Amino acid sequence: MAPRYLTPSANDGSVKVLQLTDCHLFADKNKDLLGVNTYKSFDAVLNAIKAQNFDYDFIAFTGDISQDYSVTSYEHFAKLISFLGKPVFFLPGNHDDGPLMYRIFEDLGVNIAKNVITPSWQFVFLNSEVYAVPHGWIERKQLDYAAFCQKRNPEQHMALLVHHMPMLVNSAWLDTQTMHNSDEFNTYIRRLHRVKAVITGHIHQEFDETVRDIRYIATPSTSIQFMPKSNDFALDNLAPGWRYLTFRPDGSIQTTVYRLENNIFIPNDNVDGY
Ligand SMILES: Nc1ncnc2c1ncn2[C@@H]1O[C@@H]2COP(=O)(O)O[C@H]2[C@H]1O
Repeated sequence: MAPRYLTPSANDGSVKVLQLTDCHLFADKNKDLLGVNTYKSFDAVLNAIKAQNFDYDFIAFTGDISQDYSVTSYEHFAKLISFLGKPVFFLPGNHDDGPLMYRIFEDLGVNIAKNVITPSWQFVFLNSEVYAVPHGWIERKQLDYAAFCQKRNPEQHMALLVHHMPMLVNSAWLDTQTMHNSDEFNTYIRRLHRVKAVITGHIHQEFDETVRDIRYIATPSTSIQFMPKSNDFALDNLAPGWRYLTFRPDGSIQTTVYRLENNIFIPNDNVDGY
């Protein structure tokens, strides 16, 4: 798949990215996930982002676009996100049908390139999906693809984007469904030397930790939120959110999470999963 070369708009060469994740759309716009209408919450997030009027070069969507694997859910996604008028790149999550997405998204205006290259940074979109199970696994060929991208453009800092967090987040139930071969992932990417960040979805909460000079970042879902550090499945009443990241030419990253104000997307009480 051809890479996508992109010239950032900032004068200082910084690359600005909007990260969105885990919108869990259904074919039926009226359906909800544990009490939250995911179509409406995603639409509300997109409207709030538009109202902020911040500058960014592209949108990175880190998986779980669909909750029902349907073509219609992907059509809803493409239509809704086109409202922002920016290039969109994605990777599949555990609730997605990866092959279907790569087949239909280009015609729907969503980029299927897995490598976005700018003069100072490059972004590699990796697939950790194991079809229809919650945990992740990174195939060796995905890692080799990251190495190939680095070889093709060895000067750029690298950010890897992948659905599953390759580290534990101190939440027993979620920690059973991380990337199951995260040791292999982390060992491999450390050897690449250029990787500065791993950006994920899946954990439906804000997360930002640095281990051995690599920053591991996750972002709230645009739908339901998981309670941080909970041993058992538990939802949080925090609002749907999104994240802006600025990747500076010196290799540093500045980032901020935002959430909807006056949240009306409150999940049901006492649910024990989905
Ligand atoms: N009670 C539960 N215990 C363990 N896993 C769950 C539970 N409820 C849902 N899940 C799965 O855990 C996943 C976490 O994030 P996802 O949005 O990928 O989708 C969720 C479900 O597939």
